Amino acid sequence: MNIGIIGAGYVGLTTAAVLAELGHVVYCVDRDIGKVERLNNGIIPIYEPGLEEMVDRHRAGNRLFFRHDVEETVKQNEVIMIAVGTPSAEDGSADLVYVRSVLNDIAGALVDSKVIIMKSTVPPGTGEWAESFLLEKGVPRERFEMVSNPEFLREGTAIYDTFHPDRIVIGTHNKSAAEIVQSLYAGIEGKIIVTGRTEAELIKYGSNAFLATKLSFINELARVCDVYGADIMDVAMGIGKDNRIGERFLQAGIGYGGSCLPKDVQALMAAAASKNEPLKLLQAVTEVNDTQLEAYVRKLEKVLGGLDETKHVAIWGATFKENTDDLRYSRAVALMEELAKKSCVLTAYDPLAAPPIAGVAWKKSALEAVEGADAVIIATGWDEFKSGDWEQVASRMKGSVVLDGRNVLNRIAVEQAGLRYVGVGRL
Ligand SMILES: NC(=O)c1ccc[n+]([C@@H]2O[C@H](COP(=O)([O-])OP(=O)(O)OC[C@H]3O[C@@H](n4cnc5c(N)ncnc54)[C@H](O)[C@@H]3O)[C@@H](O)[C@H]2O)c1
Ligand SMILES: O=c1ccn([C@@H]2O[C@H](COP(=O)(O)OP(=O)(O)O[C@H]3O[C@H](CO)[C@@H](O)[C@H](O)[C@H]3O)[C@@H](O)[C@H]2O)c(=O)[nH]1
Repeated sequence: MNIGIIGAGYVGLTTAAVLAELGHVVYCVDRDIGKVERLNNGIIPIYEPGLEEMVDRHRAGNRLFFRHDVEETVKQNEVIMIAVGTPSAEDGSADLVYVRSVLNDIAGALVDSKVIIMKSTVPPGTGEWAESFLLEKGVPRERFEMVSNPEFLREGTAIYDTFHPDRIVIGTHNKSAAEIVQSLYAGIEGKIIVTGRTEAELIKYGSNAFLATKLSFINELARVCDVYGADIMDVAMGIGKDNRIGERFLQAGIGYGGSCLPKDVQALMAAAASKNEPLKLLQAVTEVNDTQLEAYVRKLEKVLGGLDETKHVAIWGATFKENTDDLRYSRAVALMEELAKKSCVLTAYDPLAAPPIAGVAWKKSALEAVEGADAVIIATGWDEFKSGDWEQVASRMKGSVVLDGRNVLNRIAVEQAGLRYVGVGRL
C-alpha cells in the first residue's frame, strides 16, 4: 500500500521505517524543510537504536521517501497518517494547532477517497471534531474515514516496540476502514483491538495516565521506605509478583519525564475538567512527581551536611531516560537546575546530550565529571553508569557519596570501593 505520513518526529519516522520494512511504500512529510533535507542526506534527527539503518536501507530500496509537500502527499497516497506533535498548551490541555494545520492542508487535497489515521495522541472527541472540521471545509463525507490508531512505542526501544506491540488499537466503527488499517500491520503479531474512535483516544490517555500513576505510587512508597529504613527494591519486587499488579514500571527514581507521560496526564486532566469532571487522582500523581526530585535533593543535603557553593556535585545523565537523546521534561535537567539554585559546583556527563544549563560544566566522560566531587548522582539509567569502575570513581572523588537516583547500580560494587551508596527509598 502507499502511505503518506505527516510529521517526521519520533513516531512518524519510526512508523515510516517499520511500514517500509513490512513492504509498503511510505512518503514521510514534514513542514520543516531543513529536517527533510537532512533526512534526504541520510541524517536522522533523533537517536533511536536501529532506526538509521532501517531508514537508509529503505531509502536506498525506494520504499521510503522524505518530502515537505503535504498536499501532494495527500493526493498521491491511499492512506494518510497524522503524526505531528500535540504539545501542552499553557493550561495543560493538548494544543491541537499542528493537527488543525495538517487537517487544513488535507482538506484542500482530498480529491478522492482516503483513510485518515490519527497517530498523534489527542484528547477524547478529537476524531469527531476533525471529521466536522473537514465537513465544514466542504469535503464530501464519502471522501474520507477518520480513524484513531494511537501509538504506544517508548523512546529508546521504538523499533522493537512497533514490531512487538502488546496491542494495536483501531478506533473506528467503519468496517472497511478498520480492515485497511489492520492490513497495514500485516506481519506484526499483536492483539488487534477494534473499538470506537473516542474509546481509542481514551485507551491512549488512560494507558499513559495509568503508567504515571504506577510510577508516582512507587515513588511515594519509596519515601515511606526512606523513613522506615526499608528497601523499595525488595518492596517493589514483592508487590510486583502479584500478577494483578505486575513487576514492570515499579522502578522508583527521581520522577518520570519525557515528552509523553507528563503532557498526557495534564491533557487528560484538562479534557475531563472541561466537562466538569476534575480528576483528583491524577492531580495527586502530578504532585508526587513534581516533588519527588526535591525529596531526594533534601536527602542528599542531609547526607552531605548541606548543599551550597562549597559542595561539588557531579551528575551522570541528562536525557529523560536511557537510550535516547531526548531532553523533553528531563528530570535530570530539572535536578541540575535545582542544584544550581543552591549554588553548588556542578559537573555533568551524558553519553548523548550536553544541554546548556547555567552553572553546569559538561565533561567528556563520566570519570572526568566526578573529579574532585563530594557526591555523584545517577540521574539517568544509562548502561555505561551501571557498569561504572567504582575503584576509579572513588580515587577521583573528593567525597564518597553516590546517590543512585534511578536505583540501577550494583550497591555492593559501589560499597566495596569504599563509597557510600544512597538510593531512592533505600538507605
Ligand atoms: N515520542 C514518543 O515516544 C511518542 C510515542 C507515542 C505517541 N506519541 C505522540 O505522537 C505525536 C508525535 O510525537 P513525536 O514525539 O513524534 O513529535 P515530534 O515533535 O518529535 O515530531 C513532530 C513532527 O511533526 C512536524 N510537523 C508539525 N506540524 C506539521 C505540519 N503542519 N505539517 C507537516 N509536519 C508537521 C514537526 O516539524 C515535527 O518534525 C504526539 O502526539 C505524541 O504525543 C509520541
Ligand atoms: O519503572 C520505571 C519506568 C520508567 N520510569 C521513568 O518514566 C519516564 C517515562 O519512561 P517510558 O514510559 O519508558 O518512556 P516514554 O518513551 O516516554 O514512553 C511512554 O510514553 C509514550 C508516549 O505516549 C508511550 O507510547 C509509551 O507507551 C510510554 O511508556 C522516564 O523518565 C523513565 O525514567 C521510571 O522512573 N521507572
